[in-house]
Amino acid sequence: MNAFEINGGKPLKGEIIPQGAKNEALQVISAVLLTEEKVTISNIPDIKDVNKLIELLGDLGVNIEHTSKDTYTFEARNIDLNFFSSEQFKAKGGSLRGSIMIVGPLLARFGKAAIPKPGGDKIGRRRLDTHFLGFEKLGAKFNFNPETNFFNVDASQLRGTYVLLDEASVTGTANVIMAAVLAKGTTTIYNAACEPYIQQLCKMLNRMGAQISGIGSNLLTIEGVESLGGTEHRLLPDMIEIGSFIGLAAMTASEITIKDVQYKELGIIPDVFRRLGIQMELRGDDIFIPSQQHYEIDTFIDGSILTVADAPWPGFTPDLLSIILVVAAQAKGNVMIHQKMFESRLFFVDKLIDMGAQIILCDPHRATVIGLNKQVQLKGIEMTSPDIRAGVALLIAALSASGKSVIHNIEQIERGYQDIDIRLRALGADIKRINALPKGH
Ligand SMILES: CC(=O)N[C@H]1[C@@H](OP(=O)(O)OP(=O)(O)OC[C@H]2O[C@@H](n3ccc(=O)[nH]c3=O)[C@H](O)[C@@H]2O)O[C@H](CO)[C@@H](O)[C@@H]1O
Ligand SMILES: C=C(OP(=O)(O)O)C(=O)O
Repeated sequence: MNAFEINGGKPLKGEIIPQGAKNEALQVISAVLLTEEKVTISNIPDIKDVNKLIELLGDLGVNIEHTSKDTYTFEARNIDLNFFSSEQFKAKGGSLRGSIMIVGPLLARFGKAAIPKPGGDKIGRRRLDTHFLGFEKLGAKFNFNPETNFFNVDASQLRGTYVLLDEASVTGTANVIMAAVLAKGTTTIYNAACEPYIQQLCKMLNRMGAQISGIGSNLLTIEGVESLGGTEHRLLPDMIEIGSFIGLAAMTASEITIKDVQYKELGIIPDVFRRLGIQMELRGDDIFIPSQQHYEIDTFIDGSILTVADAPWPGFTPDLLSIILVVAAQAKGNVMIHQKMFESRLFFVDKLIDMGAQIILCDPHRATVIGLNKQVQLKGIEMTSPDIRAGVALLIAALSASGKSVIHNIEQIERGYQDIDIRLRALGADIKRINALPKGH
């Protein structure tokens, strides 16, 4: 079992280039199933979840060429629909959350699709109602077989209609969009999620010949077309990685430049870090974070304690709340972290408390952080990463802590962060990969 061993407490320095966005990659790679023509996608991160999806498309019959380090060409000319009933599909399709997004395109193009209940982080209930209720409104029938754990969907002809989504689900919106682009007539999707991932997907689909308007809003209008063609697409830098690096710089008092961030696409993210007192400067399209010994959490204008809560875009993404929480542990001041979307994403605070952080977990959704203002250094411990973002938050804590930490279950981290140990070492971090089992195994 791979683990990271970290000797913390050293400031880092240098430049880091964010990888392409994981969650956008999962959407646009699924969208290649909508056409038999070639689609070339660049800036694809070399991470577990994305590689698994690419492998799955290969198994389905998509012709895939890896043309350069971060670029792939996909040609979904011959799709093997029998693959759905194989044991291999059950194992692979269920191993990541993103695989759910092959359903919309397959349904649109071939009139049927199946998917095992998908994986992803264990961070609470993660329902899929939005996806299937959306397909149903477009005229599909679906059933879930609890024995096989498979969802099956079919439709002889999808028909455009008014779809009021059950909730602004990111992957759910992507799936319904991909089903609607080839439906007959006009689809209006209201309560659509509008994260940059979705905006990028819509722009790519329009370049393929789709007719989607309202991009960036929660009301999308889609005029169905007969077929889509090929295109080229480049992924945005991963905004969650960018936020993670801002947090890393502040917590370890490091001077870090994050390169080519596409600042306009980061929405409210930089401002939320600024409210924790973190200084940053936009230099061209790079974010420069100076080494800061201290940073002070803002209050609300009326002087009351700040709350940082997640919300669908353009609100603050839930995927950065674990990072905000860990960074607040060494700020001056207090903050309430409110994780509204996921039920089990804050439990990792136990590990931060063991390291010396002052945090009260009020309930599964809320934690109050009493910043230490770097008067006390966290101390390194042995811990296990419960999910991808908690894993990186613990990694940041370990890099700031005195002494040695060991983080187990780094597969969770590696499903979303490319070569993270190598890239952190380039900034001067003392981190190495070791083979070790968690205590008690
Ligand atoms: C592969 C991928 O792209 N994963 C992302 C995607 O997951 P995913 O698309 O699975 O997440 P959803 O947007 O469906 O929702 C996440 C959770 O939030 C709840 N919910 C959602 C919308 C809403 O308005 N209110 C609400 O409470 C849902 O019930 C669910 O429990 O979006 C999440 C929310 O940004 C991110 O954490 C995941 O990293
Ligand atoms: C929760 C996440 O991913 P997934 O939806 O793939 O589990 C995430 O990227 O933070």
